[in-house]
Formats: sequence, C-alpha cells, structure tokens
Amino acid sequence: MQDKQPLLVAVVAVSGLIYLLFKVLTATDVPKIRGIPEIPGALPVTGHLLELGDDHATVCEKWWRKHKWSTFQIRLGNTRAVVVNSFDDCKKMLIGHQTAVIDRPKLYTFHGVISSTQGFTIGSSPWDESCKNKRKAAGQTLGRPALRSYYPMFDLETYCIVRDLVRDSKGGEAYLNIRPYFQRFALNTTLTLCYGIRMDSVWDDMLREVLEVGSAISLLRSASENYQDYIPLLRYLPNNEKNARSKSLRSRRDKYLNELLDKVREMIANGTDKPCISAAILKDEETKLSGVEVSSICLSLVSGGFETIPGTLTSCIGSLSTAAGQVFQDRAYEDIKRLYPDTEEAWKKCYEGEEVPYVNAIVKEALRYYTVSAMSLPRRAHQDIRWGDDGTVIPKGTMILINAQAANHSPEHFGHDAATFDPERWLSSLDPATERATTGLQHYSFGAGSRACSGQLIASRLLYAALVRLIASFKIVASDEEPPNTDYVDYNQFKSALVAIPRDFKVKLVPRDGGVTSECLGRAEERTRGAYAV
Ligand code: HEM
Repeated sequence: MQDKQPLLVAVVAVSGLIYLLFKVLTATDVPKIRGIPEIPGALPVTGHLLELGDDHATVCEKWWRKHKWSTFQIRLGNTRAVVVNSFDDCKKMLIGHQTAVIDRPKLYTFHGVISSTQGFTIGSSPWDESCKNKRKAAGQTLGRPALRSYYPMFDLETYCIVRDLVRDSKGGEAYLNIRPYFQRFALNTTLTLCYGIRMDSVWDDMLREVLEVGSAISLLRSASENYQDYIPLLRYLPNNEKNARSKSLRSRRDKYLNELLDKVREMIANGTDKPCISAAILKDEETKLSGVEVSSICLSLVSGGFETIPGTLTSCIGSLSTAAGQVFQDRAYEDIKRLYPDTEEAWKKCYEGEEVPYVNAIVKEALRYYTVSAMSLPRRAHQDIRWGDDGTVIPKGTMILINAQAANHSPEHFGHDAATFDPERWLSSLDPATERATTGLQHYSFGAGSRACSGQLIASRLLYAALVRLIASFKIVASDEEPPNTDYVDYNQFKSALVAIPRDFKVKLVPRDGGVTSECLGRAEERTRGAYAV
C-alpha cells in the first residue's frame, strides 16, 4: 500500500496539471454565460474559430437552424461572444437593449496597430466622450437637414455614372463591369463631404490607392483573418507578417490622408476651398474637435461608404439584369414615367426625394437581400443585459455579434420566399404602385438602435438617385458569358472581409432613348460645371 502512495500522488499531480492546462487553454475574457446555450465542439485555444471558417454569418445561420437556438454563445479563441440570429432576437438586442449594447470591442490588430495614427473610426470606437462627439458631428453632416446642401453633388456624381457608361457601353454593344463606376461614385461623395475634393476618372491613381488600401484594411478587422486578435500567443511569433502588413497599410493610408488635408490647406490659402468638414475645422469654425477626431470622422465617412454602396448597387444591378429582373426594371421604368411628366424631370427630382415607390422597393430589397455587412459591426455589452425572464444575464464586457444576413433572410419574418430577390415584397399587393406601409425596422443592413449606421439617409438617397437615372437611361441586360451570381451568400467573393465584394460580372446597357439621355446629360453638365475641385 505504501509503495503505491508516490504513484497516487503523481497521478493526482498530473491530473491536476492537465486540468489546470485545460482551464488555461479554454479560458475566456468573460466566463461561460448561464442560460445561453453554447455551440458544442469548441477546441482548446481556438474555440470555434476553425469551425467558423471564412464565412461566419452562414455558419452561424446553419448552427441556428441545426440547434434551433436563435441566440447562442461561442468562443473566438479567448473571447466569448453571444451571436444573435433571428429578426426578432436582433430587434430585442439592438432596440430593446440599445443602451446596454452601445459599446464596440477593441481588437488588437485594428485598434492597436492600424489605428494608432489617425484614431479609431466611429464604427470601431468604444463608447466614450470622444465617440459621442464624433457621432454627433457625423450626425450633423449626414442628417436630413444637411442633405439639401448636397444636391449639387448628388447631381454631379450620378451624372458622371451615366456619362461614362454611355461613353463606354458603345450604344449598348459592349459588355461592362459596372463596379468601378460605382466605386468612384461612393468615394467621390464622401471625399467631397470631408475634403471638398473629387476625382473625375474612374481609374485615377489616388482613387485606386484609397480603394485598395481601404479594402485591405477592412480585411484586418475580420475575425477569420486575424486570429492574433483572439489567440494572443500568435502576436509574439517572430516576423509577424500581419503586423508588418498592418504597418505598411497604415503608412500608405497616412500618406493619402495627409495629401488630401494638404490640398484643403492649399485651397484655403487660394480662397478656392469648398464647404466641407476639414475646411471648417482647419479654419476653426466653432469646433470642439481635436485634430485626431477630425481625421477619424473623415476616415469614418470615407470607409463607411466606399465598399457598402458599390457592393449594394453592383449586386442590385446584377439581379435586375437577369431574365427575372427585366420585369422589375420595366415596372420601375413605368413607375418613374407615372410620377414624372418626362425623363428630364425624373433626372432633376431623383436627388431631392425618394418618390418613386417601385424604385424605393428595389433599394430596400437590394439592401435586405445582399446584406453587404453580413455580421454587421461587432458590439460590446456596456452594462449587464437581462436576457429573458429566467434571470439570464449577459455580463458587461461580452462581445455581441449580430448576424444581419440571417435576420434579413428569416422566413419567420419575411415568409417562405425570404431567399428570393423580390422588390415587390415591399409593395402593396392590391396596388403595385403603392409602397406597403412598413413601420419600424425593415431590415438589418444598416444595423439598428444606438450605434446604427450614421450614413443610412445619404446611402439610401445615393442608391435611389443612381437607380432612377440608370433605369431611365438603359435597359440593363446580363452577359451570357459572364453572368452575375445572384445567390445571397455566394455573390460575395471575399467572405472573410467585413463588407462583401461582389464577384465580377458584365452587363450591357441598351439605351432606352439615346436622344433624351444626351439632353439630360447636357443639362446636368451645365448645372454641375465647376461645382467641385477635381
Ligand atoms: C449601403 C450603404 C451602407 C451600409 C449597408 C452600411 C452599413 C452599416 C452597418 C451595418 C453599420 C453598423 C451598425 C450597427 O452596429 O448597428 C454601420 C455603421 C456606420 N456607418 Fe454605415 N453603411 C452604409 C453606408 C454608409 C455611409 C455612406 C456612411 C458615411 C458617409 C456610413 C457611415 C457609418 C458610420 C459612421 C457608422 C458607425 C456608427 C457607430 O458606430 O456609431 N455608412 N454602417
């Protein structure tokens, strides 16, 4: 018996060590939450990261269906996250608990390395006094009263899309990739708001640099691309390639942001500056914002729109260009003609208000169906969240992930055809020219509640104005050789990125009435000539 004692001690010690090691390797920032089911199969160290793969939204949607839990918890390495999937649970979380979910998490790569020079964008700022000020300033720039002052810009940028498509589509003979035209559209809009500067060529060097660096930086915010955010050990690996890449992108971004600000300074000195956020600040017009806060606001607006708008508009055109989409185009065209006496009037009115019900329906459906930010932007519990009547509490500090893609395709909310692109779901079934009365939340593509998208008004107006002019000018037809992918998951070529990038496809743009379009272009050219610095 005595001989066995050292063996017993050794067994107990080893078991203790194994248990301790297991505890260390499965430890999370927030302990397991009682009352919220956890998806089985989490591994030590990585948790669910490997199983989540590149496409977190689709995997979480499958878990929801498989386990029949709309809200569940997972482990991203050392970080515990609560994932919310159904339309109703997302509403409960984002609206019902909006004060509690006002915060955003800090991530090692994005916050620690990338954002160290220009500050955090609004969408990545934790909730504090500075974030409050930045959100307020952005709200003023992007709010309804401000929209009117942007009419000349909406006119100019939508004019440029049609002008260049008329030139490049060769009377409807050539097949084109339309995304670059929409990228310039979105980027010029926000560059004008921030710096009073725009670029006329779709292939302008600086424009392409801003887009390339912006897209690469957006990849550095995604969980599937940045294991080091959740597995701290990886940060200390020699020759950390992620950090080196982040630093190089940071300096490329600093370079163009400084160049843009220098241009504004030069324009102020010459008296040629346009009203914009940075000129107002540089001239110190009643601002309480610091230099870093101004950079951060400009960065937020530029990065908020440059991929979301082209992603939505491009994939929307993809759906409209298919055989089924021809019907939607024709009905939208009829509705435009019903509302306005002629095409010229439609061109002039499209940036002043969203009046054509059928086009509004297309905008809403494009936003819903192609949820370009599938997992929205992560939130963090700012205070304890009482979830349910059984005493379940999601503790302060927990990461909250909103599966907007799953919520936007919930058959429980949108019906059995939730996975079909159908703008008419937003119209009254009795009178197709009338929008169905929808109160409150329509979809989650702009998020919801206390940290909802600050740019949603301007984004909807931009999508609407561009669609009115495109549909009034062309019949858009998909290429047989390079057709669009219209699957709501698979249309996206980079599933790990924060914002979807649609797969390339081509369309031809058959003029509806070349003479009328060229008259509309001529008038728009006169109205907008010299409006902004190029
Ligand atoms: C189709 C276009 C757009 C889509 C789909 C979109 C989507 C989103 C989403 C999902 C969020 C996170 C919301 C949440 O957490 O509940 C967000 C935040 C934000 N968006 Fe947009 N966005 C679009 C256009 C824009 C534009 C054009 C701007 C600016 C000019 C903009 C500026 C912002 C800002 C500043 C935030 C951060 C809000 C905060 O954290 O307080 N967005 N957007």
